[in-house]
Amino acid sequence: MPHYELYYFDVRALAEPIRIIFALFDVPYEDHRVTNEQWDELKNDTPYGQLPVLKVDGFEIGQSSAIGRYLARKFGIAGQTPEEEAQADSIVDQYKDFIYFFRQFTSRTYYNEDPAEIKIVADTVVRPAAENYLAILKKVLANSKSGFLVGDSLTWADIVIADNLTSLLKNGFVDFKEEKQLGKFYEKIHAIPKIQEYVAKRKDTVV
Ligand SMILES: N[C@@H](CCC(=O)N[C@@H](CS)C(=O)NCC(=O)O)C(=O)O
Repeated sequence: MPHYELYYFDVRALAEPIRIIFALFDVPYEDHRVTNEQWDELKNDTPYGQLPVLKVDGFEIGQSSAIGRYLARKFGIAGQTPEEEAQADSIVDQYKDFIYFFRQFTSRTYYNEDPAEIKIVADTVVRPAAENYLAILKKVLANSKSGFLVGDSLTWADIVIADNLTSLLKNGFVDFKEEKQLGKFYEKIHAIPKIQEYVAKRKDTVV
């Protein structure tokens, strides 16, 4: 088994799908939660000056989607065919488009910026983007016979989307009483025993 080391800040955000994949397949790894002080030292030694970074026996990978896709391929949840892989990738790309907007809220929250300004960003930037993004997810789920986003089994896209729904839920950008289909999907992914076990024990954060 390779030696895996994950470097990220002490939040779920971009690294959590990677942590969930490791939990799902019982893969041991070192979960380095980098402090802001440590980051000043580390930044220039990372491939792209950002986190997350995954080290695999010394081999380094930057970019959260590349890491997720790499592990998904290794552990068999990238998609059953090249077409399913492309579908899973495209859903993750759609999520990346959305978090461009969501992060304008989360980064201000992380750095404790003015609550009035955070509210303006939430209402004028995140809510319209979330409406568009959630409509896309609902359309994908409406076309799914299995309840998974792609094909008839779990892919890494389900993990990425379900974990981001946790963040949307915690920050009031989705309400499963209104969005029943999304709630059903969320429950389905979180009912997978290894994921349920991990989520019950993990260090929880608002994003
Ligand atoms: N596209 C990159 C974005 C990575 C990113 O924005 N990382 C942020 C934390 S969420 C970071 O490293 N910020 C510190 C910095 O830029 O100095 C990915 O998906 O991994």
